[in-house]
Formats: sequence, C-alpha cells, structure tokens
Amino acid sequence: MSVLSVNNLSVSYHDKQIISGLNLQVQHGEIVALFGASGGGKSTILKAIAGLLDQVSGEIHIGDKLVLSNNINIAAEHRHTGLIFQDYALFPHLTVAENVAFGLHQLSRQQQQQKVTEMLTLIKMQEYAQHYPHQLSGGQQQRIAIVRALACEPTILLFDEAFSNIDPQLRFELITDIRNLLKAQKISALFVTHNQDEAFAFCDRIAVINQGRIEQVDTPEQLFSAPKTRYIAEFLGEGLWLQSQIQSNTLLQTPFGEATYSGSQNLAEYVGESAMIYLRPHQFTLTHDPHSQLQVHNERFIGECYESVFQWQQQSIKVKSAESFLHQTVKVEINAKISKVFI
Ligand SMILES: Nc1ncnc2c1ncn2[C@@H]1O[C@H](COP(=O)(O)OP(=O)(O)OP(=O)(O)O)[C@@H](O)[C@H]1O
Repeated sequence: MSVLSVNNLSVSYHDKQIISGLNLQVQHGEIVALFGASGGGKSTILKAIAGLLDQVSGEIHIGDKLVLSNNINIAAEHRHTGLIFQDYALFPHLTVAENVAFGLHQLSRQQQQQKVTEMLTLIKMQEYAQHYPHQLSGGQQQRIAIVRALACEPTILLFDEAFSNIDPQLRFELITDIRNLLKAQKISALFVTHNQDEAFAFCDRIAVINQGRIEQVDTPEQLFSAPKTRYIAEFLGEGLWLQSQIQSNTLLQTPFGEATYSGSQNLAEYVGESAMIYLRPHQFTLTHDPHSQLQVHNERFIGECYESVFQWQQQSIKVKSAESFLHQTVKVEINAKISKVFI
C-alpha cells in the first residue's frame, strides 16, 4: 500500500519550471531517498509534498488523503507529514520534554507526559528531558527533532539533508539508529540528500534526481550494479568506460580479457556488436607480470587497500588492490560479473 503517491507533479518558481511530470510512490514502512546533485530539485519536490510551495500542480496522496489536485491544495499543517531539517529547528527556550510535547496540545497533560516519555525512551534519552537544546550535541538535538516529529504520528516523515550537520564519525551511528527506529515502528520516510553514503545507509530505495527528473528508482544494489543511464553509472562513483564486444548472452570480450555478463537484458540478439561497460576500481585485479607493457606509475595507500594507477590508451586507470604494485609491470583482469551493458 502506498503511503505517498505523487503523480504528474510540476513545480515552478517565478514561472520557471523546475519539476515537470514527476511520479513517485513510497510504500508503507519504506524509506526512500531523493538523491542527486545540487540544484537538481530534491528539496523542491520535498517542499511541494509538504505543502510549502505555491506554484504546484499534479496529484499528491498522503495516506488515503488527497492533498493536491486540480481543485484541492491542503495546507501544510493538515497534510500529516513530519518535517526534519538540517538545522534541528528545536525551540531554544524550551526543554527537551517541552519541545517533544510542542505539537500535542490536543492531548491532556498526563497523555502528553506519557507520549514524551515514550518518545524519549525510543531514542534512549529519558534522562535529558529537562535539558535545553544548547546542552545537547548536534546528534542528540537531531534525535529530539525526529521524535518531536514522530510524537504527532505523521503519515510520513520528510527529511531534508537532516544528517549533514552531524559530525561524520557519529553520523552513521545516528543513521543506523534512526533507520532501526523507523523500521521497528513501520514508519515511512522520504529523505533528501546529496550524499551517496547516507542514501545507501538509510534508504530501501533511491530515486536519482537529475535536473528535475527521476532517472531511476531502485534499491542501492540495483542502482550500483545496473544503472539505467550513463549519468547514474558515473554519478555513483568513478570508473572507466570500456568498449567490449558481445560474444554470447553471458560473455563479453574486453580489452582486458573475457568478462561474464549476468544482467537481465537478453544479449543473444546483439552477438558481434560492441557495447560499453563501466568498471569501478575494485572490479579489476592486478597481478605482477614481467612481460606486460602496463606499469603502475602511481600509488597511494588508502587504509583498507592500495589505489594503483597505470596508463592505458591515454587514460589513467585506477585499481584497488590488497597489495602494492608500485613501479611493477602488471596483468590486468576483470574480476566482476557485468550486470549492465550500454549498447
Ligand atoms: N525559492 C526559490 N526561488 C527561485 N528558484 C529556486 C528557489 N528555490 C530553489 N530554486 C531553484 O530551483 C532549482 C532546484 O533547487 P533545489 O533546492 O530544489 O535543488 P536541490 O536538488 O535540493 O539542491 P541542493 O542539494 O543544493 O539543496 C535550483 O535551480 C534552484 O536555484
């Protein structure tokens, strides 16, 4: 069941169209990212869903409620979304407990207290109830902002770059905790980010936004191994385009030997044709070969491995390996199954 359904959404600023004809679904309990380069329109889509923009058309359902159509435009405060921004947005003059209780005026005082305790227990911060925001770390403040939004029982949480102000060392701990919390409570979320690691760590599916359009919506694994477009392949990390020849439905001939194809496209009808493949540094294997013309001329140790660089046909090729190959001549092989070819 969809908790969020966006159909044919268009958004303009001062009559300049930024988003046109966008469709997106978020299922019950699902966490979806709007991920893409700066200026692509991610925040605009989120704000349109939240009801914060004027020049918007299309249809939006949140839960079973139609909040936007030709003749309906429900105000932001009646859309049952919980918004979480980068800057925590806690009220500085209110305690943690008062912040969490802020949207709960319809409840009795006792019910409010119960709800606050329940929310702070979820994030193991009961002992901070009487603290003020300035007495908390950035990560703690963001946890409070998230349970403050959750306390109002929104149909969906909308996160706008919500983790980018958190110290990187603590960020992934926070992301894991919040993901576990949302999964345990079966809460749906839409998460705007330009950070690939955050999108991959937090989300079930990722919508890649490029210039106001969705290029692909898929699981992180599918996006990474079978990007639909060259833009996505390159956007998800550096690599090398190699021209190869289709030998059979499962075999490609590349400049670095044979490679197995395991994607979903039937290549049988393209045998003999050439296709481009995109390989990332960890998908090559180097071995020392005294007879090879290829020599590693540059190398750096990056912690979990070495990054070795050699020249091939006027291109610098980067390979990640467990051992050092600096100044050695090397044989290069492809160690990965290819899931996507661009014909
Ligand atoms: N209030 C506004 N008035 C006019 N143009 C705007 C406004 N807000 C955003 N834009 C423009 O709309 C486009 C999309 O912006 P948006 O902030 O949605 O992108 P984004 O993908 O979220 O980028 P970022 O990651 O940098 O936040 C950009 O070209 C931006 O300059």
